[in-house]
Order: sequence, then C-alpha cells, then structure tokens
Amino acid sequence: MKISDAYVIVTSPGRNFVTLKIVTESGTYGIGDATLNGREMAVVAYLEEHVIPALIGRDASRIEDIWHYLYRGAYWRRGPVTMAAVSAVDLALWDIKAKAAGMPLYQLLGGKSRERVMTYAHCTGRDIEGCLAEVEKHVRLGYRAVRVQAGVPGIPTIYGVAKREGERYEPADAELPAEHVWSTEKYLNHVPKLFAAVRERFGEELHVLHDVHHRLTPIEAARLGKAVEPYHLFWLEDCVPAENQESFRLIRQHTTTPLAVGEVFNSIHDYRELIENQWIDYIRTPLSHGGGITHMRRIADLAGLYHVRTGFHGPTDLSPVCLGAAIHFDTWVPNFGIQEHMPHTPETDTVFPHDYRFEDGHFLVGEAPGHGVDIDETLAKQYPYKRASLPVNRLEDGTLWHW
Ligand SMILES: O=C(O)C(=O)C[C@H](O)[C@H](O)CO
Ligand SMILES: [Mg+2]
Repeated sequence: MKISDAYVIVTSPGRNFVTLKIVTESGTYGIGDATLNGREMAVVAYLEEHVIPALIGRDASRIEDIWHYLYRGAYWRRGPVTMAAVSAVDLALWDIKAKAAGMPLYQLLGGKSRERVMTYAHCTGRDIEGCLAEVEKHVRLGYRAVRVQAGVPGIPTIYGVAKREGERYEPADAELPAEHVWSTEKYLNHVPKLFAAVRERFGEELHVLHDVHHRLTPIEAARLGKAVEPYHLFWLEDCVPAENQESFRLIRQHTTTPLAVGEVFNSIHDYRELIENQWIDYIRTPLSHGGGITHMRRIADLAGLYHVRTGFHGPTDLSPVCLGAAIHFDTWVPNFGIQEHMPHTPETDTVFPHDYRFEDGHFLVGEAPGHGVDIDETLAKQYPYKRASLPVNRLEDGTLWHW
C-alpha cells in the first residue's frame, strides 16, 4: 500500500479548514483534518514543505512507524503546528487502513463500547434570560447536556456569547485579533447566578457545563468551583491557563466541581501530572491536535487508569473530518464521557459529506468503511481561504490577559 500522492486542500465554507488527502497506489485514499484555528497556513506550509515530500513512497499501512518518523524526525517535538500536521497524516492513514479492511474505523479500534455518543450543545445568551431560552430550545431538540455561557453586566463582549440573539458564535471573526475587555470580579460575581437560574428552570437532571476559557488564577478558580457546587456542574472547563499543571493541585484541594482541560494540549506530556495526580476529570484534546488516533488512544488509556474520561473538543473550527473520526473513537473508547457538538454550517456539511448522524441528543456512528467523512474537492474550490484571527483580551486598565 504505497503512498503515491498527498496534497493539502484549504477551503472556507463559512470558516477556514485545512484537509490533507493521502492517496495510495491502489487508488484507496484517506483524509485528515489539519485545521489550527487562526494559524491555518502555518500547518499548510509545514505539511507541504516538510511532511508530504517524506511521505511519498512510504507504506501507508505502517501507521505507527510513520507517526514516530514524523514526531521524532522533526527533532523539535510537540507543539501545535507539528502536532496538527502529524494528526492529519495519522487520521488519513487510519481512514485508509479501515477502508482497506472494509470496516468502519470503530471496528478496527476494538468495536463498540456503546450504542450512541452523548453530546453537549452550546447555549449562549446576551443575558441569563437569553441563555435560558437557548437551553429550552436545545432541550426540545433532545440534548441531555448543555454548555451555558451568558453575557456579564459591565463586560461588553465575552467569550462564548454570539453577537446577536439566535446567531452562531464564531470567535475568529476579524482579519486581525479583535480586542476584548475582561473583568474577573464582574464575572465571578455574576456567573453563579446563571447556574442557579438553569437549575431552577430545568431541574436537576440536565447535564450543565461551562467554559471559563483560561481566565482565572488558581485561587479564583477554586472560589468559582466552590461557589457552583450546589448546582453540580458536569464540568468546569479550562478554569486556568494550564501550562503549569501544578496549579490544579490547589484548585482540587478546594472543590468537588469536576474539571475538564486540554483543548490546547497536544501531547501526553501536557497531561501526565494532571492525570497521575487525579487533578482533572476530563481530557479535551481533539484528535486533530493530539497526534491523531495513534497518540490520543495512549492518552485515553493513561486517563482510564485514573478514572479520567474523554470529552473531546468539538467546536466549528474542527472540520467534519475531525468530528467524524471522533465519533468512531467515542463509540469505542471505554472511558468515554461526552462529545462537544457545535453544528457546522450547511455549506461546510456539503463540502464534507459524512455518514454520522445526530439524533435525540446523541451522535450515531456510520457503517461506511473508514472514518466516514469525505471532501468534495470541486465544491471546496468555491470557498477560498480568508485570513481570520482569534481575539485578544485586556483587563480594564489595558493589561493583556488570557483570551
Ligand atoms: O469549544 C470550546 O470549548 C472552545 O473553547 C472553543 C475555542 O474557543 C475555539 O476552538 C478556539 O479556536
Ligand atoms: Mg473550551
């Protein structure tokens, strides 16, 4: 199964996506997602200049060897650009292997551990009432789990909240980074009221999640975790920037609120202390940033030893290729927790035909050989790349903060 061709497709059906296609001599091909939101073209250059020339002629069935060849061969190791490129190759090769075996990917991984994959929806509002209206809508659509984010009085633009009621939230909305303003005190004083309102309106059973998006210090995160314990969140996500894994020791000492982390991680080494010390409850790294199936299953296995479960990142900036592969992984992985779901635009869904389905708050895996997602290359050409950046955050006095 020699690799005879490989190329990158950049398309922007509503937002930018980078897709790697690997073709073998027999004509069987696989595709992988290489999208790194706001830094897309860095991965394109990495793949075209450094990876594709080294792939041609290699045996596509040797996934493990190719993974180590690309990881060790770069010498520099890890990092989001390298790992997005390695992930795309890995996803495309698993797609090829499963197609060659005539099996859906979950079968190659070890078969089904569950019938369906629970997913959570994004519910956002300019204020608490607006957010509750979105929760109501999503509960009616069948979701058992919702992520709630609401505007905070005194903070003009905040992470996770769409500009207008009913609109989709898309953070990479400007060519150069938009500047937002952040106040920790205003946020901390307001946000527990949101969870109180959700519990009062929707009762105890609904799973409620929230993303702090890296904005607090450890002691502030501890205060928030403690304050929201009566509302028993499914998880509190990215409550602090997590480069310093040790900071989770302090948070954990103070609160029983479950913690999720890792959407910006790309290696098992980013997680080791967090998992081994049982400081977190959910791992968030998507397959397209964490080294593909080959590396993410090692992280999931390590996590499983410590009762830590998966809760893969699934915003619109990961393409349907990543989501499709994730649904296979979620269907197999023994320590599954939940899968994030932010629906793609109809244009994106047409550029990437797929066989996964959403039904009653869950994803159902498809039975097509491979990961079940393809790309319509002719249609993709109609949506050229547009530069788009994620925002930055400043404190009210102008100090640059975490976005
Ligand atoms: O979906 C989430 O949990 C996010 O935090 C989304 C991120 O802001 C987004 O992926 C940044 O590119
Ligand atoms: Mg997040």
